[in-house]
Amino acid sequence: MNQQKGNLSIHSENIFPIIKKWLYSDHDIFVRELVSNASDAITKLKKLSTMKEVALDSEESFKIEVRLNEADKTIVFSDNGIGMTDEEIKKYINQIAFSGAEDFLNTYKDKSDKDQIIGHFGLGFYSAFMVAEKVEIHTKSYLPNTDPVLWTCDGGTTFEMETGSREHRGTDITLFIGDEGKSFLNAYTLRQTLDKYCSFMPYEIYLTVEGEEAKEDAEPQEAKPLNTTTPLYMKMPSECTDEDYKDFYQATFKDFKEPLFWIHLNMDYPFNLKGILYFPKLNTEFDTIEGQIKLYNSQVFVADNIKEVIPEFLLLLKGVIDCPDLPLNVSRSFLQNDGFVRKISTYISKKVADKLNGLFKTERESYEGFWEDINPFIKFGTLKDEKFFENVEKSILFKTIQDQYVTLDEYLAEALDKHENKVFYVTDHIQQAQYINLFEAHDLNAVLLEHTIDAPFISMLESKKENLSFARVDSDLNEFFKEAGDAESDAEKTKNEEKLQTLFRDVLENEKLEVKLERMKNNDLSSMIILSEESRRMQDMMRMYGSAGLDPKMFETNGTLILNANHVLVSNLITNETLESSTRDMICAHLYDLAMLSHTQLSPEAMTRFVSRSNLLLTRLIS
Ligand SMILES: Nc1ncnc2c1ncn2[C@@H]1O[C@H](COP(=O)(O)OP(=O)(O)OP(=O)(O)O)[C@@H](O)[C@H]1O
Repeated sequence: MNQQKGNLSIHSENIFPIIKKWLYSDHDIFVRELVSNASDAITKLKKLSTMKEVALDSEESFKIEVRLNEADKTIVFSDNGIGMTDEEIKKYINQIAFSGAEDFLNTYKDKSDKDQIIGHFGLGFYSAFMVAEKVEIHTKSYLPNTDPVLWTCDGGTTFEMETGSREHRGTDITLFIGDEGKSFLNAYTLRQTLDKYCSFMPYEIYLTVEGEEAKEDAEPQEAKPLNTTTPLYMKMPSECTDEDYKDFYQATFKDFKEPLFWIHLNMDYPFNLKGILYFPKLNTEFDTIEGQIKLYNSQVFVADNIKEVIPEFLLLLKGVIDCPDLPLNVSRSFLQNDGFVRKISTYISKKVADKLNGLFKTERESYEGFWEDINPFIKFGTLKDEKFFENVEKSILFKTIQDQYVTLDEYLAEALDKHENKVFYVTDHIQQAQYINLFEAHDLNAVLLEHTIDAPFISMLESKKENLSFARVDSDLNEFFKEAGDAESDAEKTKNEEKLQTLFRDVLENEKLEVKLERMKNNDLSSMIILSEESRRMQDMMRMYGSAGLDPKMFETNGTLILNANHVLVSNLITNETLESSTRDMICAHLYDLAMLSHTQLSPEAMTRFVSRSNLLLTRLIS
């Protein structure tokens, strides 16, 4: 066969159903598309006016009206924009996927910037057929001496066009709603949809409910626009007050808790991006963080929480981001591989880090005040995004057992002589109070790491920082807590230790129990458990991720029981030969339970035994 070249042809009978049914996943998109077209029509007219291509009445107010008539089953989208001539309808409407927006930009490319024109593909108009069984266009062009046009299409592939009756410049698109769209005949639903997509559109939008049912409807006639034409993020940061930011936050997210602080993003080059990111107050009641980042394109809502554009950890924040350079019909698989999108994401993450560093450096006190709310978010960010970690590393705080906030460097500097490169931490300040007391009594510091994110966070820090290690307060018996002894007393201690180990193993019926006898400086503490950091982390991991085929018991160890030789109970166990065996056994079991209580949660059986033994001991005291 000879080599041939040609144009692919499309049969409208086949392609039309695809556009109507599958182009957009959400039915409500037609609202966004038709209001965007109306907005484009006004923008174009205004641009022509600035180019002196058309003279406009300076008094004229530009607006978009959405009129609902439930009885007639119609929704009209009406604008006083540029309008269309019959030639333009033939070109832009009858030819599917021929965009008048693109055409306009090409025609005026030297005189007009791309700003604010939303349309792009030349398909949006046809989304009307997702909900309508018939669509009419009543339009009149701004061009003098042109006739109005009435265009009608009942959803098939034919249309009718005739001279229309519209007197004023602009366009009315009337949708005769079919079964598939009947939910939009409800004023509340329609209003919600307009709110969702159009609340920041650049021209005033009014919703009017007409007809019989309107009187009974809860929605009164709209006297004021339902949108804000210049949302705060479009303004220069220097023009906005704290009150403005707070009001915008409350209105946009319906969250009446004040945000902690915010970041106003305002970038023109190399891409255009505007927005405000808010750090919300944590919902302490449920300890959850529910973020919401709304993505806009030229003031038209695109979607919530698009994690391909916004770094995943930032989705914990609340905010709006407007990026006109992103296509409206964002396909997520497209975004995932897009270098431009990655740049946006890097920019946002950098801005957040800059803000945090700025607050840390210049307003440390308030930054410390925010720390409880923002720390899970920052830690999550450092785990998800290496660059973010490098950027904010120096502004990460740790709360100490003395209720102070220190950086890692500050903590390590203070601890340099006592435990170089080692951070002691507490995961539950109530349960581990015993150990905290010990630390405080010996002038040692530890930090509180009580959130679930802290375990992976410290592992990450250890992997990044050579020699740095974290150890829970009960992972080792610090040398500071012990009294020094001479050789003779050490030999005696070892002998007693063996004796006590045998005794405790017998009483507790635990052949593996490790017992150590120590002369501790603190006489009040009788017993405690220590469990090496590695073993505990292994156990925690097994608990968290399940055993994955391994026997969890493999890693189970109860740690080492430390007995304080300087405590009267322990010294009695060693020296008192006349102690009744049942009393002695009870003391052993109790010393063990008391140590366990400060270290972990007792099992229900162990707790039951502990309580009944306590009662028994108290009863003996009385009798
Ligand atoms: N209300 C209107 N007033 C004037 N022209 C309109 C109006 N609605 C549609 N048009 C014309 O019809 C064209 C096609 O509209 P359509 O919504 O299908 O595509 P688009 O807006 O160009 O791109 P997109 O598919 O991204 O929305 C528009 O570009 C515009 O020229």
